Amino acid sequence: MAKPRVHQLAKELGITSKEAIGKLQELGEFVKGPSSTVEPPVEKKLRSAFPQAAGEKPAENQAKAAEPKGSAPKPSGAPKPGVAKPGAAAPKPGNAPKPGAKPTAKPATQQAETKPAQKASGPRPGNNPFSTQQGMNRNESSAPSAPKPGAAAPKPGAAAPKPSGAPKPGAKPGPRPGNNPFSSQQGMGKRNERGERGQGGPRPAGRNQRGGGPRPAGGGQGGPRPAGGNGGPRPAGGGRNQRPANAGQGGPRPAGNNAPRPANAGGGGNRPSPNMMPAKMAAPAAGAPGRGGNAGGGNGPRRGGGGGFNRGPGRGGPGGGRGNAQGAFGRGGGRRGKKKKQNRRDQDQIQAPTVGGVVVPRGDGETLIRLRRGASIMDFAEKINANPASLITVLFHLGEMATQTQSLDEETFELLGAELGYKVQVVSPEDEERELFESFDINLDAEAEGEDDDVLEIRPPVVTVMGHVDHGKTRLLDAIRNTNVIEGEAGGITQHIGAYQIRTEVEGEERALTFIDTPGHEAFTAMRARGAKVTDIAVLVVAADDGVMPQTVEALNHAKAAEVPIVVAVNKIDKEGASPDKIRGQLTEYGLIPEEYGGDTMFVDVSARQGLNIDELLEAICLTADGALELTANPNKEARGVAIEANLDKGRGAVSTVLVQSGTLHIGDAIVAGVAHGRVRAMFDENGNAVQEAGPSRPVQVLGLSTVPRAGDTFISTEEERTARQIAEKREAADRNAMLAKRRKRVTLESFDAAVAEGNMDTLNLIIKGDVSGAVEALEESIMKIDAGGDEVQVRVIHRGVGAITQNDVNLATVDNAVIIGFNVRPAERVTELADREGVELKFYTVIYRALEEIEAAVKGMLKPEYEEVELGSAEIREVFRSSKWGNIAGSIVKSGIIKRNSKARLVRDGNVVQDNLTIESLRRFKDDATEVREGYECGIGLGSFNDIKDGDIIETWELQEKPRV
Ligand SMILES: Nc1nc2c(ncn2[C@@H]2O[C@H](COP(=O)(O)OP(=O)(O)OP(=O)(O)O)[C@@H](O)[C@H]2O)c(=O)[nH]1
Repeated sequence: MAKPRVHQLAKELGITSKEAIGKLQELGEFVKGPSSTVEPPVEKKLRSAFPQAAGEKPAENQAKAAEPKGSAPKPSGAPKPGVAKPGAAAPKPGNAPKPGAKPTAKPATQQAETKPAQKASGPRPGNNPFSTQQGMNRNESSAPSAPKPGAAAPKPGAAAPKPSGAPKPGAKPGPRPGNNPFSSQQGMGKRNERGERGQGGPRPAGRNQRGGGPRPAGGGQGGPRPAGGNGGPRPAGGGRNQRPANAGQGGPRPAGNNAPRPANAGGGGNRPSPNMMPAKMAAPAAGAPGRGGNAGGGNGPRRGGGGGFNRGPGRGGPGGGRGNAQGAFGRGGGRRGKKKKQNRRDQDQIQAPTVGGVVVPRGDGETLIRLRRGASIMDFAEKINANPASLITVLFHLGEMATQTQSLDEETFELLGAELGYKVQVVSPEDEERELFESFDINLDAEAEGEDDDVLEIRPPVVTVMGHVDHGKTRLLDAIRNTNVIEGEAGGITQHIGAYQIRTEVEGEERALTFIDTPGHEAFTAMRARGAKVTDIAVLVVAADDGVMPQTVEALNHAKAAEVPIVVAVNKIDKEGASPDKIRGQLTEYGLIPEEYGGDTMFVDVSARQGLNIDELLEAICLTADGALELTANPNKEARGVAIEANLDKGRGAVSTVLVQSGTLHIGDAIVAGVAHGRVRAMFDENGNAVQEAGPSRPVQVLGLSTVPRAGDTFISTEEERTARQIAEKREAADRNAMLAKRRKRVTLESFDAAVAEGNMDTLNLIIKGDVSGAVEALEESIMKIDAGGDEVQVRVIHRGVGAITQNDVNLATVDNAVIIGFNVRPAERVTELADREGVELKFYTVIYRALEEIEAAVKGMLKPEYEEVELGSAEIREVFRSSKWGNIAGSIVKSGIIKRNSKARLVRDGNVVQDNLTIESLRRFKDDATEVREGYECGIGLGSFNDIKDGDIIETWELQEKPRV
């Protein structure tokens, strides 16, 4: 289901995006910008905050209907509290305010009063029909005394019960606490302790009285308190009572109490213990004056009786509540000494409740949690020392389903982290690698930094040959190798091992050069995609009789993107019609200016077939390396490098070619390459000769690894074989998880401005593919003219070409985080799939100005997605099941399409829409939860708090989908 975006919601609600963002921030939800998507619970929260929106009307009515008779009159001017998602309100324990909410500064104002109420009834917890069971039941049984929270909250004066009206001391704590099945632990724990310490003492009494009186909801006090001194947030009733059993016992309770209670109860319970609670979390509490007041009032008296029971409450009452308990009575109450529970409470002190009512240790909003790509809930739980099951519950309330071991994408972790007060950082493969090594006390960066000229020695350049098909790459590589063999490499039989090293004489000095024997930029970029930087210099082969072709340009762009210097080999000069000068001219257009024309690119005319000018080419490579690069490495340490290729040999096991980049590899060394590990049993060079050791830039074939590494996997040798094995095992586990993880979405035209705003990006990389070169050029030219309105943002076309979008384009986009623009072209086979998997955005246009418009808008941060409503399916209600737990469930049969959980729905009766803007909040097939049910199948549908359903009604579902642009 497409999640709504902020601007879209704002439109629906008749407000500006800015207002919506502001409101969300007030509500403790952080959104990046108008085009950010919001999760269903957040959406509800926003809707609740703007009750005037059409979609909320029915709910409002409902709220009114449910209002308890005894409740005080509503403050006239105040926003209607009940409107705040009333359905979810009173009965559900879920009413508890979200802990993550920001503290509301203004305590006594209506605004403040209202907000908490809304929060309290926030959709999230309530969303889950399954978590609320007890709470629900309870409420039902004590229905009359359970007014809507929303209604209660805003009423200041009326709400706060006077001490006199307080419940009898002996009376059991009302249903209130019980309302919140989750509240008990924390609330109770703390409160009790404090109570015993007498902290609450002095304050309460006075407070309560005051609170009960004219003050705004007594909450006045509770409300404003940020982190809630003593548990401001906590409902008086607090903890224990959460148990359903208590629910019905509210009888004796003073009316005052009752009125506001329900919401409070839940809310309070859920709230974190004051000490631990970050200010942010306290907010809701504080903000909930109405509730607080009430609770407080109620507590005052109550604790008297229930002392022990509610010890907690004393403190917990948001305003008055706190004082009462211990304050008035001077002690915590009777039920002490339950050591076990006490211990548990102690334990709970370090935790705070959260959405969904589970207890999870929380961060302070800044606490950084780093996770590897592909991490699961288990990993997250391990990092924050939480119970994975609790995290699943939280996630569920945020609208996401996951199992403990399922890998989650970055977005989901961020959502979860934001909810719990953590900043989640999903680390890149390079960071990951670094961290992995660090966990074994290996720090390659520090190692490299610590090497100065004393230990560094010149190493040979590593060269990759690239170029268009049939321009002679393979032939040239052969020619180069043969040059060397001819010069007498021990007469060995040259074999292909993925890379080879040759020696040549440059300016009277013997120099070694290493060539990667897999020509083409595909392998080059595939390795780069794994984070391997193998190539120092690229040789671009262009056939002099053919000229610059699409893959020439592609290769050139790939090399440029990797910032690798290029030497051009103009090949086939022996052929008739060869025109090396033409090639020079052509490549000038792509920024490769020959030295003889005043540029800095060396061009060498060669004939691979005839072996012409090969030495000159080798010399040019060496000179370019000398001029542009400082190629040094420390040979006197354990080897580090990259796996170039590998295969499984029947007789010899895993045979891998590795390129040593620094250090020296010896026979017998323990090494790990990707997920392969072992000891080097034997090593061979490209001529099949056994070698004892291999230094920097030396490719060797290695025997002895447990399995085959992939091309581009880094390898290191370790002191102990055990370390190598453990590193391999960790990588394997991470790989497994990463495979399962949803791929991270890379940059898109729409997300670019957000990425810029976050400081993550300042350049929009584009790859342009078009049907004719004229169009591509025109588009590129116009793109380059886009005025981004400042220096901070720029557009860079990293590759352009004619023809279909290929896998190579996607690979390049993956590495350089680019968006691919297709002009009158479509992707080649399986390319869309690859792009999807890699999160690369493909945009297609048929009109140039449209493409320009969008790119410009992206750069200027103005591109807004357009959405349309798309029908998903419809179901006919065959039977209505009334469930005390979950409200009415529509036993239905899917008539068309598909019914998806969490999708939007409308109820149609006799052809008229009875209610729009509903959500499929629960969906079941028999007894099992289902995420979707298809045509022809029966299912049970729960529409959340909306219960007005009848046999024969039709439930139509829809979702908003982004409109493709043309
Ligand atoms: N006349 C002439 N022909 C050459 C020369 N170099 C390569 N060829 C021929 O061009 C054809 C393609 O050469 P390859 O080396 O296979 O080209 P490639 O770029 O490796 O081709 P792919 O592997 O398909 O990408 C072969 O028939 C070669 O014999 C040369 O210098 N002169």
